[in-house]
Amino acid sequence: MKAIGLMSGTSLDGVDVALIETDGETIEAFGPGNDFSYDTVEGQLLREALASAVGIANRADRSGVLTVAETMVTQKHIACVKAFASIRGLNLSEIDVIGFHGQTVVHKPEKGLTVQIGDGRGIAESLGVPVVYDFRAADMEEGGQGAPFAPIYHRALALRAGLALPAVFVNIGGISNISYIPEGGGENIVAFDAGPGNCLIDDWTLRHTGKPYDEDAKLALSGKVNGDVLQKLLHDPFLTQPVPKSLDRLSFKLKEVEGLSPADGAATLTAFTVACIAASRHFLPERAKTWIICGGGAHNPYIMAGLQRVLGAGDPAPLIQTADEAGFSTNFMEAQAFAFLAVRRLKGLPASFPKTTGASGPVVGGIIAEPETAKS
Ligand SMILES: Nc1ncnc2c1ncn2[C@@H]1O[C@H](COP(=O)(O)OP(=O)(O)OP(=O)(O)O)[C@@H](O)[C@H]1O
Ligand SMILES: CC(=O)N[C@H]1[C@@H]2OC[C@@H](O2)[C@@H](O)[C@@H]1O[C@H](C)C(=O)O
Repeated sequence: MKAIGLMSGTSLDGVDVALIETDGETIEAFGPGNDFSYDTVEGQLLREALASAVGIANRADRSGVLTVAETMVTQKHIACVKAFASIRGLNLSEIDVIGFHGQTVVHKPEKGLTVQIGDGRGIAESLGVPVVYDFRAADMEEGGQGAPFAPIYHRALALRAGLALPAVFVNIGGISNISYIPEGGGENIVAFDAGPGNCLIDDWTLRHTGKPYDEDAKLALSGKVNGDVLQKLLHDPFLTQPVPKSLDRLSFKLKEVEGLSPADGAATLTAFTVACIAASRHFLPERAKTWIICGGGAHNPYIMAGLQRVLGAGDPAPLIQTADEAGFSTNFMEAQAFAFLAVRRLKGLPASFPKTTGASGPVVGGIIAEPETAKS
């Protein structure tokens, strides 16, 4: 099947659109990908939506700016798919399904609450293509964390490429998440969120420079890590909590770095991101032979150098590559994952498993919206 995946992640930077061909178990072909940034007004609305969602207890609650933000997210995704089809010369009638993640505005697994805003049914009607959406809720109903969901796709990538196993995929978006693919490539994948990825670095950089992120780690590379502050950050109880586990965009705060210079704060927060990924090794059954790094953090030279240093030790040294270097996609892997998951949903195949989210059994997640009339 030809499937489009749409991801609007915790970095709040934009919508990733990617096409793959898949039967939901193996990947037949990788298609193109494009990213479409949120403009300043849209980005600010999403930040306000996160603030509006902090106190909600019910997933249908659209308090504060949530209704306006949801309409913006829906319209933005429709426009992104149309632009993608136009840029790539695709006719949407060729597309079998769209996997629409939506924008997470609140994620509280301890309360069984996860909310991704965006109208999947409206997108299906507008584009004339079946849409699978609201992937995470069913997993939570089965006692799972509702995240991460990319691991079953990471496994398909590892098997397709014949990676030396065990292999670990690290997605460094707003939050970092880990997928461990065991030797033999069975379904016994171990997965969890590792800690903040870029979210704290982005918040700090925005506050001190007005820019949305620390491009090429220029600010961090001009500063020094404050060891005491880093130790305090590493005492966060999340880091020793057993797996599977998952995070909200607002789980970690800048409190510990307040008072540092902009450069030292950026260096310390970037070192913290690296240290959280390094600490995640304690939860893995065996030492990995391969590490694949994806998501925007793979473009951060400070993070990549740190990961090479801490993960690359030992004899034989593991192979540490960005997803692009491994022949995958650093920027579009998560959007591809939701295309893959949409096809799995159509086929009744599970998206999450007891060891990836803590659900009581494999869970088939996502709601299918069929358009009333297919458009050409
Ligand atoms: N050249 C670069 N230098 C430093 N950081 C970068 C660079 N390019 C991207 N990033 C970081 O990557 C982030 C975007 O990452 P990505 O698109 O993977 O996030 P996301 O999909 O929103 O997150 P998630 O996987 O948590 O849902 C940016 O906010 C920025 O912090
Ligand atoms: C609730 C939610 O949106 N979680 C995201 C977030 O962003 C990264 C990390 O936290 C991961 O758990 C998840 O996204 C990826 C794509 C996933 O589900 O695999």
